[in-house]
Amino acid sequence: MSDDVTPIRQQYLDIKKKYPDAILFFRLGDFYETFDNDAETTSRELDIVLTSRNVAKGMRIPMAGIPYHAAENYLSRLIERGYHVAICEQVGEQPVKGLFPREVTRVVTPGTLLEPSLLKGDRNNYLASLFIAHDSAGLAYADISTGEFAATEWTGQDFFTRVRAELARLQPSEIILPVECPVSDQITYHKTFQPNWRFETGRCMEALKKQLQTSTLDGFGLRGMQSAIQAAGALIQYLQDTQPAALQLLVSIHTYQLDSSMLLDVSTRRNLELTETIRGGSEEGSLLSVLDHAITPMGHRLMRSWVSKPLLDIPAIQARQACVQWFVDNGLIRKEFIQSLKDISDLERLVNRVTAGTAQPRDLTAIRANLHALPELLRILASPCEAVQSILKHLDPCTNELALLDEAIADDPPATLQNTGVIRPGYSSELDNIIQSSRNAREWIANLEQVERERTGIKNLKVGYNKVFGYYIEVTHSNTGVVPQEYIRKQTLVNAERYITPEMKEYETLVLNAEERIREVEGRLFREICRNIAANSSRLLKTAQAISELDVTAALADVAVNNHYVCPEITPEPVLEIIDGRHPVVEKTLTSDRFIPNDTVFDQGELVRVITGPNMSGKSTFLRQVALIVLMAQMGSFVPASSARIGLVDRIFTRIGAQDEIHAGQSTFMVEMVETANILHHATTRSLLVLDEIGRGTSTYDGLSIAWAVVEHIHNHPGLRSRTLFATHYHELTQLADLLPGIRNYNVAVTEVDNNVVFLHKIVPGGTDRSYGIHVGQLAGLPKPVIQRANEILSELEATSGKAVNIGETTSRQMALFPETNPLLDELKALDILSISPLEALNKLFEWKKKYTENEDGHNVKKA
Ligand SMILES: Nc1ncnc2c1ncn2[C@@H]1O[C@H](COP(=O)(O)OP(=O)(O)OP(=O)(O)O)[C@@H](O)[C@H]1O
Repeated sequence: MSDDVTPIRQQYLDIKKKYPDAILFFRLGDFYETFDNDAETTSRELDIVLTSRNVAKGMRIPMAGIPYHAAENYLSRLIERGYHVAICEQVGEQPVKGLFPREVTRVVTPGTLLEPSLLKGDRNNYLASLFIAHDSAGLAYADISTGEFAATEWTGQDFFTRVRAELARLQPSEIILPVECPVSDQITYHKTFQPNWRFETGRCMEALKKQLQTSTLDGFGLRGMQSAIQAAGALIQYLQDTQPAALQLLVSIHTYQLDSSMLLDVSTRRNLELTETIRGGSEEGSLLSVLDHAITPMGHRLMRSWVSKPLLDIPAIQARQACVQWFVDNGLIRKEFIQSLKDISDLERLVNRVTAGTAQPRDLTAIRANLHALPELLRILASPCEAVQSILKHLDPCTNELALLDEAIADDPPATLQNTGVIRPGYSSELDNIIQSSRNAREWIANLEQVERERTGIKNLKVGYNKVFGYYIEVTHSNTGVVPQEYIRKQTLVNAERYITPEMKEYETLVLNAEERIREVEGRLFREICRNIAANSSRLLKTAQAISELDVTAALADVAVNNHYVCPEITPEPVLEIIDGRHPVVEKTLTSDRFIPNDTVFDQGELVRVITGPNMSGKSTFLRQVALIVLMAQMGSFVPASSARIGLVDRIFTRIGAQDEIHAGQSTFMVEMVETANILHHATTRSLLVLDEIGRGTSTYDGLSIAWAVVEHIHNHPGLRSRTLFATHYHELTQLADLLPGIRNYNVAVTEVDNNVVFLHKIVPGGTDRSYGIHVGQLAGLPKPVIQRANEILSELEATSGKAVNIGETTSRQMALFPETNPLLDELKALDILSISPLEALNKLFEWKKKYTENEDGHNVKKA
């Protein structure tokens, strides 16, 4: 330590060394304070005043402070701008105002928040940990505010796709990675690199065993899951460094398989706008916003998790459906139940704060209020169906804990332990005695003036108080001759003398120390009560879980009734039968128009449905709606339709619209192709594919060729043959229905009234050969001359190139498959395109088509 570095400055530098990448804040009283370069950054980014302050023993360095009550806003702004924020604070007793915490007991990073003001109530706050080995990936995650701790491992080739999809589901606030993580540049979440030894197998195994108090990890399903153990072990070690108190929340680990729930990759989550909209990223306008009518914060979190993780287990889906159905059938009970949930707060996080030792007095009164509300919930749900019953059995009234809280905690305690009045009178005789003797002492002092006047006969004797020597007795100079012997002179004023007495000082000490002693005893009792509650936290947490499940199912029932949803039948057979399906979000946004329902009934043998139709007719809406209905069905929700029968879908893949990912260094078309390739590599016969305008991002011929080849591949590849909805403006693709047995054509009906296009939004069988793009341009307000000229050009093009280009019979593969359907075979053979790939063949054909035209007999002849 150099001479000019004070101990406190050295302490600061030592802590800072541990978190070099973070802006380091110290919780000091009612402020989060930050120093040095961190203070300068904070001041610059948040536009707050930078001060130089003498912090403990002359640590003269720049400082910036954020008031505690506004911390959420400020700190989340820093986190949003990519900064890593660490908070050092002292748990339990706060450090003396204006001083550093003597001992830093926790560092809060985005993934390790426990502070209610920094946590979003409606979502989990996950800390994830990823370990990539050469042939597997291990992922662990924990939410220390709820005690959830889980791990998984994937050994398939496509492990990174899987892990990315899982990260997209979890949306962790922070992810810890080894320094040399091979995929770190592809991870967009807040990254914290850990030294590689943190992920070392033996070390991780030991850390986990110690944490779970077990001699073997097999019981937790971790046998042979090396990468998962490494991820989970590193996560535990990270928490040891940052939030050791939170470790006692992670008492168990849940292991799961990534393919135990429906796979939704990153783009599908985004395209279907499950939890946020594509544009703007707000929750409003997402599927979640329509479904999430849960009341409690725990319910909101669970709803988000259900939406993000549709199930693959039919009995589990049916159990959820049965609960929803019961709440649908019992409308009055549902309403009453929903009303009563308004008395329930975030029991899950409250209990965890108690366990972690960060609870404040009002956390205990909130738990008490929740427990008081339970009998009413149980009364309302008196005779439920079996499925509801199986949730209710976990709802424990926790009578002992309630009795303790009733007995011990005051009705309206102060917000923090800094103030007294936390413990109810009568709970502790020790505390009551201190309070009583303090009260007696106050009374004695209050009466002292009268008593002394009578005893001494000095009528103008006064009892006063000042900060220098506390209570005193004041006697004017004319009466000083008669003051009793035990009076000790303390101060001489112009007209009077001030005295103290030993007895008065004793009482004074009682009064002045009482506050401190009360605080001390109350703090001790409070911690004892917390320990008591924490010892039974598992029952409270199970109760919280049961409440959240009931909250979510009641909410889904409410949504189902209000929006006229039905219970879908889920079956293992590969069927897709939706009658009068609607888009759950779009139907809510239509104000004047009614949403036009559409059926989706895949007949036997149908694989790919090619949907053509004008712009703006509702193709994308329809595609998304089918995917959303399937997803809602498998999360246990009812669906917007008049009936639905859905064969279990293992993965939904979507390729919708043109997403710009220039920030990721990829062109729109490249993104489109990457997503399409991903789909073709990972879809299975049980998957649902939603492909909207594949090939749109490139030149017409390339695009059409790719679209054509993609449909063929899905149809013909034995590992695929997935049910597919394929919307396209390439009307040529409708010819595929004549060539491949599993392809059907549908189009969106329009009608023309007085030369104006009217969209009927109805999906009907058959293809179409018109796009009405110019009409849409007109609707959008393109200037009249532009519209006129476009119509002229269109007529010219139609006249010169004839009808839609007929390419149906062109590819070598189709010719191999359906040689008899190929009238052009001889001519194509002459052109020698049978020996080349389908795409090349298509390109050649287009060149050829430019030179040839159909004559009156339907033969192709060279153009003049
Ligand atoms: N079934 C429906 N009932 C009523 N309105 C609908 C329906 N489907 C779509 N719409 C309305 O039509 C608008 C356009 O729909 P959508 O974007 O799905 O068309 P599209 O055919 O995919 O268009 P484009 O080909 O230009 O991308 C929607 O925003 C919605 O307001």
